[in-house]
Amino acid sequence: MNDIKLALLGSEGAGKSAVLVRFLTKRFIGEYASNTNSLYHKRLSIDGRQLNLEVFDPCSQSEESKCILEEPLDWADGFVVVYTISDRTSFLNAKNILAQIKESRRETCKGEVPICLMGNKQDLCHSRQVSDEEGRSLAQENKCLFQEVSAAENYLEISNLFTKLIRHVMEQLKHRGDRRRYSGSKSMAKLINNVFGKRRKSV
Ligand SMILES: Nc1nc2c(ncn2[C@@H]2O[C@H](COP(=O)(O)OP(=O)(O)OP(=O)(O)O)[C@@H](O)[C@H]2O)c(=O)[nH]1
Repeated sequence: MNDIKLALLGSEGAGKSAVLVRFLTKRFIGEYASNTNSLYHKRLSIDGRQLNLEVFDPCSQSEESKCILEEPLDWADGFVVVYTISDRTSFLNAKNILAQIKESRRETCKGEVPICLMGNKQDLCHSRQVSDEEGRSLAQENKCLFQEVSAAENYLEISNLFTKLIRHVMEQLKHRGDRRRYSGSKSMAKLINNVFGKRRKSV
C-alpha cells in the first residue's frame, strides 16, 4: 500500500477545509472549526492502486504563525495551495507560500515538487479580485497544477485536481530514494501532537 501525504496551505478562510471535505466526502459543509490543526485519513484506489492518503489541514497561516508551515513543508509529499478568487490578499499569500515551498525543497527535491494551486469560491465571480489568467500564470511560473473551483458548488473539478496531484506524487515517489522520510518513527500525528496538540479525523 502506498502512503501519500498532502498538506493544505493558504490564507484563513480561503476554503481549505471546504475543498478537502468536498474531495473526501463529496459534500459541502458550510462551517469548520478553524483554530485547530487536523489530519485526515482516507483509503483510496487510483489507477488500480490502493493508497493510504493523509492530508494535513493546519489552522490558518497568518504572518505571525509562519513557523507553522515548517513541519508540513518537511513532511508532505505534495501540496494543495488554496486562495479565494474574491480576495487578492489570499492570492498574494498563496504566492508567498509557493515561494516558501520551493525554497524549502530546493536542496532535497531534484524533480518538480507536486503542487496544486486552487482558486476557490469561483461561485463568487461577481466580486472577483483575481483573474483566471493571473492564477494560471502564477501556476505556470511555479510549475504546478491549477484550476479555479467552487467547493460550494462543484465536486468533479476538485476531485479531478486531487487525483492529478496524487498521480504526480506517485510518480515522484517512484523516482525518489528517500521515499519515506518520516513514516514509522516520526509520523505527522506525533509531530502535530508535539507541536500543536491536535485532533485526528477519519472520513
Ligand atoms: N461562496 C463560497 N464559500 C465558500 C467556498 N468554500 C468555502 N466557503 C466558505 O468560506 C468560509 C471559510 O471556509 P473554510 O473551509 O473554513 O476555510 P479555511 O481556509 O479552512 O479557513 P481556516 O480554517 O480559517 O484557515 C466558510 O464560511 C465556507 O462556508 C466556496 O467555494 N464558495
